[in-house]
Amino acid sequence: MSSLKVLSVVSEVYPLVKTGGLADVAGALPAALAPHGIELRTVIPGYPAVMAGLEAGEPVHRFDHLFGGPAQLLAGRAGGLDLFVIDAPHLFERPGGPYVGGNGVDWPDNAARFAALGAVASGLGLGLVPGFVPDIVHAHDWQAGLAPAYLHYAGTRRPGTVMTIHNMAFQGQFPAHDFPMLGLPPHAFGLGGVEYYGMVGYLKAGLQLADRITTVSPGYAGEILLPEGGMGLDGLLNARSHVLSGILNGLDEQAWNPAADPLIAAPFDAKAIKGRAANKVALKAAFGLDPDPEALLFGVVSRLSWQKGLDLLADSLGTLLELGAQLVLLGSGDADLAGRFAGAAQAHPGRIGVRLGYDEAVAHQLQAGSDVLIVPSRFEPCGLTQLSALRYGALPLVARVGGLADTVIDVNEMARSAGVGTGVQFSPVTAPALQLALKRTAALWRDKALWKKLQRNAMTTDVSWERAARQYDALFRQLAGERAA
Ligand SMILES: Nc1ncnc2c1ncn2[C@@H]1O[C@H](COP(=O)(O)OP(=O)(O)O[C@H]2O[C@H](CO)[C@@H](O)[C@H](O)[C@H]2O)[C@@H](O)[C@H]1O
Repeated sequence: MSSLKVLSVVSEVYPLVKTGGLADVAGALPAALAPHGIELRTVIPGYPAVMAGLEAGEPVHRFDHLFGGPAQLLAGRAGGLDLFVIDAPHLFERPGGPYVGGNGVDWPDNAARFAALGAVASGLGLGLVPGFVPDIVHAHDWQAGLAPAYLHYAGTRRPGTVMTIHNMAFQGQFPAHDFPMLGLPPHAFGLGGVEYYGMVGYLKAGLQLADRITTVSPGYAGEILLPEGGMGLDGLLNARSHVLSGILNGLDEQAWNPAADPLIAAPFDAKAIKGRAANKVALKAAFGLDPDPEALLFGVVSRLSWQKGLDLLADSLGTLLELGAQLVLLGSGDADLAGRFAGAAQAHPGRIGVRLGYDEAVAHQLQAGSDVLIVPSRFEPCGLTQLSALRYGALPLVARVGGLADTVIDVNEMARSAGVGTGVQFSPVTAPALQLALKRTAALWRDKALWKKLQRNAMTTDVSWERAARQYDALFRQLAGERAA
């Protein structure tokens, strides 16, 4: 097995900075790919949390002017990862999130901040640091979308480029007057380049100019070729469908291991599911719910956004309560939705418990203690919470879209006779269809022997990174071979 160098270009990485599943995937890929002889390093902006976590960061390059100020590139380790960190205080040293300020509004200079990420990644691709010249530059989401563009227009020998879509809803579009700042040749501002409906499109640029495009499930790779799923980019994606593929995400099985999870009340595994019960008791107590162990406990761990379809659940709480069930929700995001759930918890104490905010420990406790995890997304490139739910024996109840459809086996009649179901799917993604699914799930819950079987199926599903790692390895090597030839 020959070794291959891959530079991962990303705007968040677990455990240093995380706003969503992107960070989980970027954080898991290096270890998943290492057994394949892939040496992966990640280039990331030097936000305060990254700078604070960096161990023995060595300056490896100085920039006199990096999009408005001096900067340096540091090489070092943090959170178990090999990193290149862009130490550019004028762009990244500020309180708030990686994309938005404390007021929830996008940083006004995001065009420059993530152009810097793309430009530095391109520099690394072209040999800026002689000790690590990548064979492949792997760009994640719009924030990294300019990396393939800079490499494409460099007009010199360059590594292969892969653009991975984790979320099409965010495309990184900026006014045309930002184009000159990018330092790309004038002809790059065109249909075949970075231009997108008269603006600069960072994701569009990556999709247009990368050698390969991937997304995080085969199902979603199909859906984005359709007008409803493509969010304006389906034309481009159809034209490039010969280089598009879907590689299903895995789960970080170390961070999510019910047999040895320090964050939950009691350990358990597929052979000793009984141990789960103590987690349900603890979860209900923490959320102030009635202790009745027979009441079916639904759970949600999610960003509160249109994508995640939780308004459909808010519209279905009457059904959930009529079924005698309970709900625990952990979520952060949209204020209206948060208000609806907080109001429901107030109106139905003991039946509905809500925690607003981002809380890693509660996320684990909720996976370990809920009977069912609801994921009613309108679209879902892959989804990670249903993978944790499978591993923790909370049966996923999911919308039949994207990666949710690819990872949960609906307990229909044939799945039941074959003994292979792991959860419940519903379609179309509407409140009435969700309500039917809640009822169907409650009927399954009454059959204790079946439920136990489904839990065992869920918990023994292969949610590891191994399959994905083999597929990324094959893709990277094929592309590297092409570039070399
Ligand atoms: N309030 C909260 N408190 C604590 N933890 C919380 C939380 N809300 C969410 N999380 C955690 O954040 C992650 C969410 O990941 P997902 O993949 O489900 O969705 P996301 O839309 O962020 O990711 C996008 O990128 C990923 C990665 O490719 C795709 O799987 C996905 O479909 C795509 O939309 C999980 O690790 C979850 O536990």
